[in-house]
Amino acid sequence: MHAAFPADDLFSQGPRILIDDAEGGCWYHPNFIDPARAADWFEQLRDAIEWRQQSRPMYDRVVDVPRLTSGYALDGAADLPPALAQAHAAVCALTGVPFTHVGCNYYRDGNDSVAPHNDKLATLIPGHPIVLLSLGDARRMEIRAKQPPRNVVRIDLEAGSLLSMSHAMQHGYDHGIPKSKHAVGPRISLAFRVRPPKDSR
Ligand SMILES: O=C(O)CCC(=O)C(=O)O
Ligand SMILES: [Fe+2]
Repeated sequence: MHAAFPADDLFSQGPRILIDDAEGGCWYHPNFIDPARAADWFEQLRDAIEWRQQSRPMYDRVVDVPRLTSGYALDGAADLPPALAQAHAAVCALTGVPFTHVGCNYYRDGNDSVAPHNDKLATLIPGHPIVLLSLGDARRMEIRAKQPPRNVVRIDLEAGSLLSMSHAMQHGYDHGIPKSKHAVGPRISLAFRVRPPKDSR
């Protein structure tokens, strides 16, 4: 199944296409979750998820990843925090995509970030999108073409929004969330993916 583009609901607040391609490209859907529920999910997930501090080798040092992370298989086996199960159901219902895994990111403040990257192709099934649900304070994502002139799309990922990126896009574009120069509160993102079975945890 290809990346689904949600039916246009006739309101200007509906999905907006940012990048077009043969697999649904990249679209942004603000207000997918209403503000009260988004705030409730943020608080539940901040407290219920076992956030981990990962570290990575960088040159001759080992450095902390500049955000907290976690992840869950969505195969029905894990005891998911209720808000995560509800978010999974809502995102699958809108997109029709059978997501098997959710990666969770916790950006504690404006110093937390994710460096420009494309999602690892070996851990994704081709044809399915990656869908990001944002909660908490908005952060700006930069999506940049890998080829010159390296055009960039900037989009503020607001609480309750969805951003969908096609699998195909991972070849041609990087995405990242730079540090914020302005004071900003915490943000949680849920990254829904369809992974090959051996990688689904
Ligand atoms: O926090 C986000 O919205 C982006 C996270 C991301 O790119 C990732 O987890 O691969
Ligand atoms: Fe990513």
